[in-house]
Amino acid sequence: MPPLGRLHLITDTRPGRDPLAVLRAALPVARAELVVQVRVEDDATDRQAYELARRVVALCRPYGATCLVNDRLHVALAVDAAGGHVGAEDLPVRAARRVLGSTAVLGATAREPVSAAEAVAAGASYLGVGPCHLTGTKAGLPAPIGPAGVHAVAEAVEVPVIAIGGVTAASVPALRAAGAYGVAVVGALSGAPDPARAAAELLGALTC
Ligand SMILES: Cc1ncc(COP(=O)(O)OP(=O)(O)O)c(N)n1
Ligand SMILES: Cc1ncsc1CCOP(=O)(O)O
Ligand SMILES: [Mg+2]
Repeated sequence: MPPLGRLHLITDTRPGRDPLAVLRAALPVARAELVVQVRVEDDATDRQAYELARRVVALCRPYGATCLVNDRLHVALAVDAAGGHVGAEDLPVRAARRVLGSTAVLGATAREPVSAAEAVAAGASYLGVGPCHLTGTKAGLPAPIGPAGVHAVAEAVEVPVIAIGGVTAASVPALRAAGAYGVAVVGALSGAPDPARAAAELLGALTC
């Protein structure tokens, strides 16, 4: 299996956003370093999630980019995505691994070392760790853990740690120094006036 990409773009399907336009801008810049996580609003139908994921898989393929599906693992299987991402309200990691199979990419959300190690023991191949910083993108999140929280998790596991929550190119150096392998973003790309340029800045900070 190729190494996990370092720049994770989570689709923004809020009203007025155009996740496929953002993806088309980021793909030629980040190529195989791009992991696209298809994440739809909770009230989206499975059919809507499937149609978006199907398009994302097709767009990613020529660039060697990776497509994952958030929460809805049956959609991941249906579109032949590389894997999925689960958190506390989704299938348990061990069950998700059974659904996706032994070779799939499987991400799990973690905030602290104990649950992080449990998720890895249960079959997670990477961890999404955060929220690192304040974000307006998702409501109801606990307090940010900052680079120190990322460091605590990164010390406890041997899988890639992907920092999430309020991440910008400016915050990447501190997160990398804390042990993050990569970052996952919504707003830093979806809300950027020039998503291609924003992708280049994030990638530059991740790979320098
Ligand atoms: C890379 C990454 N990390 C964390 C999350 C959050 O997942 P979860 O806690 O299940 O919350 P939702 O995204 O499902 O609302 C993520 N999606 N990706
Ligand atoms: C889905 C999710 N889980 C924790 S923070 C977050 C949203 C991250 O969005 P942004 O990069 O805009 O802060
Ligand atoms: Mg989830």
